[in-house]
Amino acid sequence: MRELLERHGLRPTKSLGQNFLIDGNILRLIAEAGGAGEGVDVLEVGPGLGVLTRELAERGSRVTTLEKDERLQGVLAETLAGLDVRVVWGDALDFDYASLPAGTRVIANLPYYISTALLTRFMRSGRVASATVLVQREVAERLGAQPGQDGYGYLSALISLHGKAKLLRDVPKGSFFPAPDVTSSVVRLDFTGEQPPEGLVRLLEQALHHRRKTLRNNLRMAGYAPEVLDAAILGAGLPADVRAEDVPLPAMRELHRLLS
Ligand SMILES: C[S@@+](CC[C@H](N)C(=O)[O-])C[C@H]1O[C@@H](n2cnc3c(N)ncnc32)[C@H](O)[C@@H]1O
Repeated sequence: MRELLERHGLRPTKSLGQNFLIDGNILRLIAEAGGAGEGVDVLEVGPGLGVLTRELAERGSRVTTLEKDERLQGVLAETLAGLDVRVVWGDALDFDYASLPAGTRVIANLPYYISTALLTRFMRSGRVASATVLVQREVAERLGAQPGQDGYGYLSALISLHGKAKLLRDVPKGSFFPAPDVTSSVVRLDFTGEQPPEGLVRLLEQALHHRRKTLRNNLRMAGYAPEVLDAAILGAGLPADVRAEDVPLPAMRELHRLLS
């Protein structure tokens, strides 16, 4: 990898989250766990030098990969030569995920500074069947958290509405070049493909926006009238001073119904 970087006159850019995977075992584990294989549509975000991309394509997947850093054009032309890979140059936050084939599997070592924004886009596209990704361990813990547990918040609730998360394993800093500041984890998210009602998603965002506040305060700040809100909280069987991150999803659904 160092030789590749040197030959192409490249240096990893920290602000783009460029921590390249140098552990072949982890690379194969992600490809395997993500379901890469013959005829599978795979989306990767951030090919970097193309090592994971190549692993995915060599397993027979049809790979689309999104890369923002155009300095990597030369190196990717070399590492991906002859493989069935479509590289889309640009910001992954601007990509139209609804244009993906239904059942697409995301397999990626995500740029950490936008990992939660990307995960939200994947699940809300309705086109992504699963996402097997490397993220910061702290994000991985939030993905699988249940109400009342540390780390439970809007992202955890959104995952529960769309499917489920499974933490596969931690990955030490030394598996990357350069080593990142934090430990990483491989997580697999499986999505049902069903889209929850928009109003429920908005309610969760409003309710879980400020952590450690009461549900009532958060929803008051979002503009609900106090008397309507108090009646709905009572009607959903919740204590008046319940904290938003302690409320189970069925009660949130009931609250949404009562407020609609
Ligand atoms: C953690 S590195 C992963 C590189 C490679 N897949 C690997 O595992 O070694 C993240 C990659 O995402 C790219 N990237 C960063 N921000 C991006 C963005 N907004 N849109 C698309 N790609 C981005 C970086 O340039 C880098 O190639």
